Amino acid sequence: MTNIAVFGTGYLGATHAACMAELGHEVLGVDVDKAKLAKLEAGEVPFYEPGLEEVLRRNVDAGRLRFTSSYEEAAAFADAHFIGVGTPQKKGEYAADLRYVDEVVETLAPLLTSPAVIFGKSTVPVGTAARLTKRLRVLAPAGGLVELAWNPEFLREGFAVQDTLRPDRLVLGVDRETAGRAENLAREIYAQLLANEIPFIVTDLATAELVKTSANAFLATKISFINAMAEVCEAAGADVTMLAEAIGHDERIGRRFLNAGIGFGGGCLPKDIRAFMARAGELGADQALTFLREVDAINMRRRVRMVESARDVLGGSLIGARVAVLGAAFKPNSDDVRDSPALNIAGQLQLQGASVTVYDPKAIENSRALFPTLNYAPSAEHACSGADLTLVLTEWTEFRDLDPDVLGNVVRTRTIIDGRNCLDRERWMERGWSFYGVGTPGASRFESSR
Ligand SMILES: NC(=O)c1ccc[n+]([C@@H]2O[C@H](COP(=O)([O-])OP(=O)(O)OC[C@H]3O[C@@H](n4cnc5c(N)ncnc54)[C@H](O)[C@@H]3O)[C@@H](O)[C@H]2O)c1
Ligand SMILES: O=c1ccn([C@@H]2O[C@H](COP(=O)(O)OP(=O)(O)O[C@H]3O[C@H](CO)[C@@H](O)[C@H](O)[C@H]3O)[C@@H](O)[C@H]2O)c(=O)[nH]1
Repeated sequence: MTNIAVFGTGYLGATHAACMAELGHEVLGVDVDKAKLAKLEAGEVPFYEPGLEEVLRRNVDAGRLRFTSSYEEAAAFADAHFIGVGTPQKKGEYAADLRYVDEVVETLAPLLTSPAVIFGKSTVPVGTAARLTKRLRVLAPAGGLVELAWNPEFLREGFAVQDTLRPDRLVLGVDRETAGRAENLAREIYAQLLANEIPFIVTDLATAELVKTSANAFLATKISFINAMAEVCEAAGADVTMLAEAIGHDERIGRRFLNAGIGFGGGCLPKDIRAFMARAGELGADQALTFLREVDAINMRRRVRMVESARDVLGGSLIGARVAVLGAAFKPNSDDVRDSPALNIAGQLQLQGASVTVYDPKAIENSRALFPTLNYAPSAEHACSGADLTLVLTEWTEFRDLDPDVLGNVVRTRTIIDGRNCLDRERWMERGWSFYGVGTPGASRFESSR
């Protein structure tokens, strides 16, 4: 078993730390946020991630998982150091802000006096690992005995534990000159996963970094593709859901990630495609990724379009209208509201004069911190009380299961836009609701009445 330190205990780091302890390793989670550390030490996950609390608590109780803010303690303790800090978009630019990753290396390296491997997990622009390797050579007292490898993470929020313990693949980028120790240590750490025949791809540093950013670029492209089809379906009076179903049967295309709606958000896809474009530009390969500008533009257009649709359904003006927004998280089974399309739409509706009340099963607290001026309700029914229009913007199961009659009794007008095409249209229409989906004939009928 290996002594592991994980730097950054957010969505990625806390999950990785808990899951590595679950595999039997001794793990130390390191963060600069003392409030977060206090919660984790008490076995509490500071965000909502199904199944994580159980794993965390079990391993904290077993003494295999501890937390600290001390880099000295981490340097003395671990043989493998995972970097899982944030790489957000820089303010006013497309590029990734690498200050936190740099901070970890600059603080940790001078403390490494014996052999160690640093595994980068954060999503970084290609070339970052090579640059950090040079810094390590300068900063680490153990010199060449400290190796840097890149081990990108592909977990999805909402499925973080299962994706970490049963990933589709493991990818490891190693420095060609020193290759060997990092790969062997990774094989030890992930031995139980590899025993389950999880594909393990060992490559150079640059390719490993690019595997991550290109995977996210592909996923973003797939979503924008279907949203572009939704636009065409709306114009043509066709049904994008049927279209996705039908093209998805072709195994080369596949049905997954073809859900049209209000587009992608979160702490990954939007900022990662922008950072990818910025980096390609620095490398002189910007032309290769100009299509990602369109992917981004289609995506952002979904949000504007939803606000326009709401305005049109309400007869041309949002001023004074009461709008219930069901869903604030960027996706279901998460409390993450980073770049959430739902919350962004709620904010725009309010700016245009609507009185907006938001309900989300898990993300109210985070939403309030970001958009304090919106109204928040403790249930879907409360949010819809007196509403002229109801919007479903995150496809929580709870919303799929809503009773159209129960909600119909509290709203002022039975009008609903399903921004994620997640509700049973017939069921709602039978109960007297005017129902609009995305990229569906209903939406086109509504479009033509504009
Ligand atoms: N969230 C995901 O699902 C996911 C999946 C795959 C990859 N990633 C990538 O992983 C990275 C982290 O993402 P996240 O969503 O977990 O971010 P996050 O904001 O939830 O967590 C980052 C954590 O790092 C801590 N931190 C900042 N500076 C530090 C320092 N110097 N030392 C120690 N800790 C420090 C912060 O306090 C915070 O707790 C990003 O590069 C992201 O793109 C995220
Ligand atoms: O058909 C779809 C699928 C997703 N989405 C939206 O796309 C966004 C991202 O969804 P998802 O990819 O499931 O969530 P993340 O947790 O952000 O995971 C992505 O970003 C992570 C961070 O890089 C990667 O590790 C994952 O592999 C990658 O899926 C969300 O707003 C979804 O609502 C759609 O609109 N339509």
